[in-house]
Amino acid sequence: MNSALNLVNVSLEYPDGGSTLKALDGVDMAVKQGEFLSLVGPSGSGKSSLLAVAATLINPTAGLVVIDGQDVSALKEAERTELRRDKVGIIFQQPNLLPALTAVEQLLIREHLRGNAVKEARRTAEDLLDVVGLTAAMLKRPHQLSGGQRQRVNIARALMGSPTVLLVDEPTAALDHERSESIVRLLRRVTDEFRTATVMVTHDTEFLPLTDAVAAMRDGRISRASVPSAQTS
Ligand SMILES: Nc1ncnc2c1ncn2[C@@H]1O[C@H](COP(=O)(O)OP(=O)(O)OP(=O)(O)O)[C@@H](O)[C@H]1O
Repeated sequence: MNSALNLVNVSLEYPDGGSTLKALDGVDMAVKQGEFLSLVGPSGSGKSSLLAVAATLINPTAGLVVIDGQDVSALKEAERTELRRDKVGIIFQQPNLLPALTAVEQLLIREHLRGNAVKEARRTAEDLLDVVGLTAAMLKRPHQLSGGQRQRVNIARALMGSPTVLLVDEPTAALDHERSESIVRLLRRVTDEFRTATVMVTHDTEFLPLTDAVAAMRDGRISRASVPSAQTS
């Protein structure tokens, strides 16, 4: 297993009245460093469940989740939290930025909470905001940023811990076409630059050619499909 993220025969069941609902049904998925995988499928097919399991936020009912060679199921709760913090970057649809903080401060919350020295981290944060094209907006607060800029802060924040795995849930859902495309192009670039294993849930099929591979979900099962046309990064 030389993939950064490996799901092996993963199933996830939710209680559903007297019976159970199988949100994931024997899912196998492997994503290498520097690979950008898009995950598509109809509503209710299991995409968010898969991201939550890959993010170690939910334990699968069966199967293995392996991140950077570590079998997550073998870890205690505290170790799993640590692994998530060190190896997994999560980008949700809504940036969830704190209204009172500037862009650069959004990236430093964790350091503040952990009582770490912020000076070094601040340099990293500024570099990352530069990578996502927000050099001029570092001291702005969320209400002074556009939706696309807020999503860029969200992406930079997810990269703060140098994650191995980057999990992205519909990053363009709240954006217009032009901004959506630039966000997916940015995710392509950071995947290349930071060598993350990136999984992006998306409904925007037109951006699939910017990714390396497409996985399609249906009724909790997954299949790899080919990318619609040549890669254009
Ligand atoms: N916490 C939960 N408890 C019970 N059932 C759940 C829970 N979360 C999801 N489900 C069910 O699991 C199945 C998969 O849901 P999931 O949210 O993973 O799908 P999805 O593909 O992400 O859908 P969407 O595109 O609408 O976000 C659905 O049938 C859903 O109703």
